[in-house]
Amino acid sequence: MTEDSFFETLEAHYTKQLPFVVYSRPINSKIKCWLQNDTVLHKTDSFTESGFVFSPFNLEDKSVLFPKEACLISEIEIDALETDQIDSIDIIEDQLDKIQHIDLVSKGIKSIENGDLEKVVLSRFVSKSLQDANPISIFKRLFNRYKNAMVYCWYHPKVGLWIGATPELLLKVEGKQLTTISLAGTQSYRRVSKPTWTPKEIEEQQIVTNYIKAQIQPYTKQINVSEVDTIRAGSLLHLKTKITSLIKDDSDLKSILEALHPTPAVCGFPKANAKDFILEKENYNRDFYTGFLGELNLKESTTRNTNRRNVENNAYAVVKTKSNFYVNLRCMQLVNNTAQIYVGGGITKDSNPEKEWEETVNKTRTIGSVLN
Ligand SMILES: C=C(O[C@@H]1C=C(C(=O)O)C=C[C@H]1O)C(=O)O
Repeated sequence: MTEDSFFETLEAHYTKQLPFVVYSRPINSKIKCWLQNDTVLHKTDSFTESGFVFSPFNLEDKSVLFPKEACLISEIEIDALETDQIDSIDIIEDQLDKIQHIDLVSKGIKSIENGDLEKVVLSRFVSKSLQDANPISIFKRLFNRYKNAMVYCWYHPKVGLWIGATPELLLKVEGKQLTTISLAGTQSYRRVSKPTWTPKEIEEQQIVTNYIKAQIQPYTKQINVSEVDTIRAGSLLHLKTKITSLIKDDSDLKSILEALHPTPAVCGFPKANAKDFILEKENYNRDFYTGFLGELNLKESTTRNTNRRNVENNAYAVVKTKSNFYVNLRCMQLVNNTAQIYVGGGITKDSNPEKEWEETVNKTRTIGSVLN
């Protein structure tokens, strides 16, 4: 399939207001598209089906599923897409938003000082009216700009339209192999080879790593934790640790998802207290922001040869069930011609409310830089 026919089919599908997702996973040049052939709103809370999942922050609300059998799936491989040049303008921050966010962060710090919490991730949204509100054009610009991210555009007429470029893997399952990452701590990218991190950032990321290890422990064995590394996500840097393990035979995906999500990277620690604080104090509904999205239980077969000299007799196919979910960050919802951009940051006892505000401003640039 050519780039033109791939995107023409997608545009035609969107014009008919039918559900779709178009996405590219990190570090590859493949773009996949799922077109659901009717407007039925399928939901799941068992995570046993095969399809594409779009899950909210609050898993008490069900996840939206594009079932594999209801979709036409196509794929192209390409390094860069043709896009129109745009003059992206900086998002002008509202002073009232600033006062409110600083107040929210201050309340979070107080709760931590009182001993109710160790970490809480607090967020807000910014509205920006757009001149060019074509979601597929925005997706193309994001794809060209963010190679280390899961870049996506997701639409269902009964739910809405979401676009994002997230650097954060929630989990990947290949057969019995589970991979997850702990991502937290943020600073601007300044072209230095060895950036330094403050104790506040090191601590907030360590909270995430410890949590992930403890949460997957009952369901997996042989847990491996990498060294802490710095990764770049557009104009930002984060601390990252990779965690791998093997899923026990009697464990299922739903239990692992519920154990992990929402991690302290997007919610806080302890989880229940942090979630209550967010639902009560943030003053808006996160909806799908800090939820997760991705491929659910896709069967992939690879052919292996046990003996190179006798290929025909020894070739056998290994079928593996694969899932991969990304945390819905650096994202926005498109409502009519307005982008609602969602941004947040982790608060610990050492947080400075003014700096936390600036961190959210910096995070709006990931999406903001491809809007006009
Ligand atoms: C909550 C967000 O990002 C999360 C919070 C981070 C932090 O507090 O430093 C870093 C990466 C993400 O885990 C967001 O981008 O909105």
